[in-house]
Amino acid sequence: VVGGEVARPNSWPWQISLQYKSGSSFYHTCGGTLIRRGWVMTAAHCVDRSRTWRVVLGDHNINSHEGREQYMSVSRVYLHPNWNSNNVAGGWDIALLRLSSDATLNNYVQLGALPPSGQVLPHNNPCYISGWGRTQTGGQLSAQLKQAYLPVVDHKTCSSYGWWGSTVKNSMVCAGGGSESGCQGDSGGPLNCSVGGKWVVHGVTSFVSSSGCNAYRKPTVFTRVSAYIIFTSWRLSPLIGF
Ligand SMILES: CC(C)C[C@H](NC(=O)C(F)(F)F)C(=O)N[N@@+](C)(CC(=O)Nc1ccc(C(C)C)cc1)Cc1ccccc1
Repeated sequence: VVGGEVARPNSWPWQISLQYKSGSSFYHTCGGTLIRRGWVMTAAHCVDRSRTWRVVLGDHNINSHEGREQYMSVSRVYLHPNWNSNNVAGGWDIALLRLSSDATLNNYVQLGALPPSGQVLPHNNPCYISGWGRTQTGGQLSAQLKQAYLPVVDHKTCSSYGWWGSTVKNSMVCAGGGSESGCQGDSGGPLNCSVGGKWVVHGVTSFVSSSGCNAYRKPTVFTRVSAYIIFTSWRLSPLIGF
């Protein structure tokens, strides 16, 4: 996250750190959202190569053990069947991770709320991105979870000339576009939007401009979660189609 501030610890209790094993250590590579006790939503581009993954819940400083963390291994990765890693512009940048055991919900670990099927937020709807991604283009990851205020940029604006143009599809949501943005390492994490006084996870962090994370008129682009929700009623799994 470029700009913004360090989040109050565990103030986004559905935010997870997705880490891969290298040697005997694990390294943060992406964010994600806990959507069921046994399920995490993240970006397909985060998990489209086979690695040994783990999900850390209840984290704040990813470089220190604070005692609130839950370390979960991943039993299966479900990439969206239409995801094409050679065509990020096509969208479908969404994946589900089945955890090997259920998370314990508490003050530090909660489920993220998902939007109703098809909901599109208005221009300037208040949202925050959260993540441990780089704090500057080409910079380092943040040790502590950060957040930045990124209001929604509607599709009409985001897909216009000088902005992202036709690269941005209707299955995506743009937010920010000023001096604050997501950056590498925030991928897969939530765009937390205030809707009716509640926080709803409306986006999965997907991409930023290669010319700079907070490039002018290149808002951070998110997979629009409501485009992948088929049923609004909680009884039926909201993310069918995987
Ligand atoms: C792996 C790519 C597909 C997505 C990756 N996403 C992120 O870093 C995210 F923002 F989600 F945290 C990204 O933007 N990677 N970059 C490598 C940029 C990039 O590849 N962006 C991009 C933008 C558009 C497209 C398609 C839609 C045309 C593909 C990639 C980060 C970057 C930014 C500034 C300087 C250096 C590196």
